[in-house]
Amino acid sequence: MIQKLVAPSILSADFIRLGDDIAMLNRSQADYIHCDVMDGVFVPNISFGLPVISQVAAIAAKPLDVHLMIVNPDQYIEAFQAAGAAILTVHYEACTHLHRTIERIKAAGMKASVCLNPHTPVHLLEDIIEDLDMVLIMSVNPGFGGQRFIENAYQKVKKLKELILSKNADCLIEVDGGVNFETGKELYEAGADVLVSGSFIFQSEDPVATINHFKAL
Ligand SMILES: O=C(CO)[C@H](O)[C@H](O)COP(=O)(O)O
Repeated sequence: MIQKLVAPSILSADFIRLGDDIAMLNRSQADYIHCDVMDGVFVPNISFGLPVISQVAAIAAKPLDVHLMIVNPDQYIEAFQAAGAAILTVHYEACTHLHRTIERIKAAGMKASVCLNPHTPVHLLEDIIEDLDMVLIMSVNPGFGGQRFIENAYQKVKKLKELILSKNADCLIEVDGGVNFETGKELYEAGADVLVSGSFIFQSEDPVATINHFKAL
């Protein structure tokens, strides 16, 4: 069943008025608030970290969907739970012992999710898919908002959907990067459950209407 969930990325929010933007997301039909944590090592950009996440959590009426673009994510699992993350995504490429990392995220009380960079094939998740609550397919190279959508994401979503169905796994598919109404519609049709969108939502004239329209694609 297609769920058509939407997770606006606050990477494109107005950080001077972040509280107003969170209030706007609370009023909208957004399902999650997507928080991109970047360390300047795993990706060539630095965004925000634990203090911002905990302040956002204090006023957010939606679950925080935290995407860690950092090396050594294991070091911070419990800290992100304490800060208010409901879903924690780690990168496949950043985890040496992925199974252990996933178990620790769940033991800390969060939903566990793994992200694949554009070059990382879906089949690498074959032996762990049943343990995952969500897989995040990157449709841009991570690090920056406002980049152009990489078309191979459609095929990856379809392959991932097949893998999930073949294992009867209870796992959502999320896609992040260059998502607008056009790419979003095609992604939902390919099998995506959750769309992350940053610049398209926050640069639109009416972000609440834009978010709500995703649900009607
Ligand atoms: O993870 C990210 C970048 O690494 C962002 O969430 C993503 O790129 C969304 O931004 P946009 O919708 O503007 O492409």
